[in-house]
Amino acid sequence: MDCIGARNFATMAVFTCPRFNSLERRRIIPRKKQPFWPIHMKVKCSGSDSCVVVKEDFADEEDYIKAGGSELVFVQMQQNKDMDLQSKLSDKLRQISAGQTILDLVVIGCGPAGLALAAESAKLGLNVGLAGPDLPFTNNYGVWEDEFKDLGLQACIEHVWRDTIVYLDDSDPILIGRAYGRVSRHLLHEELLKRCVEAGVLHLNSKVDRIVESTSGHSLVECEGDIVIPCRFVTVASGAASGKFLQYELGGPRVSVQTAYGVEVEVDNNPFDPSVMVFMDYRDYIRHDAQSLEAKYPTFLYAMPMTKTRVFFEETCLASKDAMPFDLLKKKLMLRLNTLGIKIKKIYEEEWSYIPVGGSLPNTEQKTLAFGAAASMVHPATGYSVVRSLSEAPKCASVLANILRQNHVKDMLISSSTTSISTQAWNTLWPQERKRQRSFFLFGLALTLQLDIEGIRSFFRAFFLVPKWMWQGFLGSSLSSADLMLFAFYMFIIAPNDMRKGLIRHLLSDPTGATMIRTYLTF
Ligand SMILES: CC(C)=CCC/C(C)=C/C=C/C(C)=C/C=C/C(C)=C/C=C/C=C(C)/C=C/C=C(C)/C=C/C=C(\C)CCC=C(C)C
Repeated sequence: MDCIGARNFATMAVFTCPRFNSLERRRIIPRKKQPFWPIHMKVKCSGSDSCVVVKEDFADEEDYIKAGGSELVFVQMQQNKDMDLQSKLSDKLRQISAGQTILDLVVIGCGPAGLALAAESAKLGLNVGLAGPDLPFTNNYGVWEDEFKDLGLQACIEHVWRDTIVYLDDSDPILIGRAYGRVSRHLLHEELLKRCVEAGVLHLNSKVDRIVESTSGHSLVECEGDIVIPCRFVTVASGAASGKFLQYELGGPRVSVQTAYGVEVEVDNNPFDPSVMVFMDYRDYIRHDAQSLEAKYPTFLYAMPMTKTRVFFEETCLASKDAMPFDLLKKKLMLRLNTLGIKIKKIYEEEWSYIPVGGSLPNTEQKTLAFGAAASMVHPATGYSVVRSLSEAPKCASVLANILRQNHVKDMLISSSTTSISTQAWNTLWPQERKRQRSFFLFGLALTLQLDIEGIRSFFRAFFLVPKWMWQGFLGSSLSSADLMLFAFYMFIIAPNDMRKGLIRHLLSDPTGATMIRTYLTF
């Protein structure tokens, strides 16, 4: 192998990333010649959690960049690792850099879905690279406490409410009898990073431009700055806006949008009990003044009272065909708080949330795989996704690991076999059973889109009256397609007459009804 690195440079590059206590190495890549370039380095560890990498024997880095080479910042994630693990990782990195081994999997995207999938895949022994800018998580995630506990992530919940409440109108509120938690986005980020570090995931802190296929059957992930990463398999987990890397099925339902505007504030006169989380509050707040607004965009209040005086309020539009303008959401929230007599004394933070829901599935014939929101894993009828991505990561990783092991003719994959690898992976991610469930959720989404505020109230009254395991399963995407049919019949039986008529009309006239029936009949 042509060892350009050894003959050219004498430079030393030491970068430590304080946030992850990780280590960054600079490398120069001659793009045309060899994406993974041999690196000559010494690793000096001055304790279990800090390391220094020194590149030696190199001549002129600047000249090399001018001559068409570029700069790669490769992060070997590292947090309080023991020396043994450290040296194993360094060996692995050295082999990859020397072109003696190729990455099995590159995951694009450093959000919860990407980090979880990368960590789980590396745990199973795959050589995993994670590509994408590493940014802090920005969303405030809310979760059912039991679901997050089951994922072993209870320590990332910063606040738990022993119960959850739904207000539909001024009559009796519905106490749900399920604890709800607010996830600390910082703790979740740290925990997922830790899992990546312990599993030996390598991180490339660079924006990905495109994915191309090499003639040898490998995928080439082209990143900003002329960096190219060859790998056996690529999975895109960079959120709903991953369209440039993926193709989606044509002719699917239109994407709708869930929008929300939230503020965490210090207040006077908070009427909400700090031990109960307000999941949905659809009560009237401006009475007759804004009928037209309510008719066009029914919204609800989602409130997390942290203490008697500190509360996170979020005005949420569950779904609309066109995104509800944020200034309108903000205006509605302020009017609502005003009507409730709540006085804001201080604003800690504001949040604008825009979540595409529904839409088409990715085209499962494509070679590149997707995960998380990029793979349409957002629940179409609720907008929730983080628990599903985190809970499906181990399964998806184990499928990838099995498939790659079975097809393991390392570095000699031919295009056809890689295509069949991705077909197998796609079939696991979106088997017909999952497609049936999704068709039901899309039918439900289309149904809620056309309800006015009164329709929404009686719809959710019926929804929370079905047996607990059913509505919990519906929200957590854990009901089978047969269970979903049972749930539909249950709702039908509970529903008042006018809602029953509406359900049947929707089933017979809305295109999502026909699609659902067709999908249910496909085996
Ligand atoms: C930041 C972030 C991440 C976020 C923020 C935002 C927020 C705050 C959000 C929130 C959300 C929420 C709360 C949500 C919730 C949701 C829900 C609850 C939902 C639900 C839904 C439901 C549904 C859709 C249902 C459906 C049902 C159906 C479809 C039924 C049907 C039935 C039928 C058809 C009948 C049949 C019968 C015969 C034929 C006889």
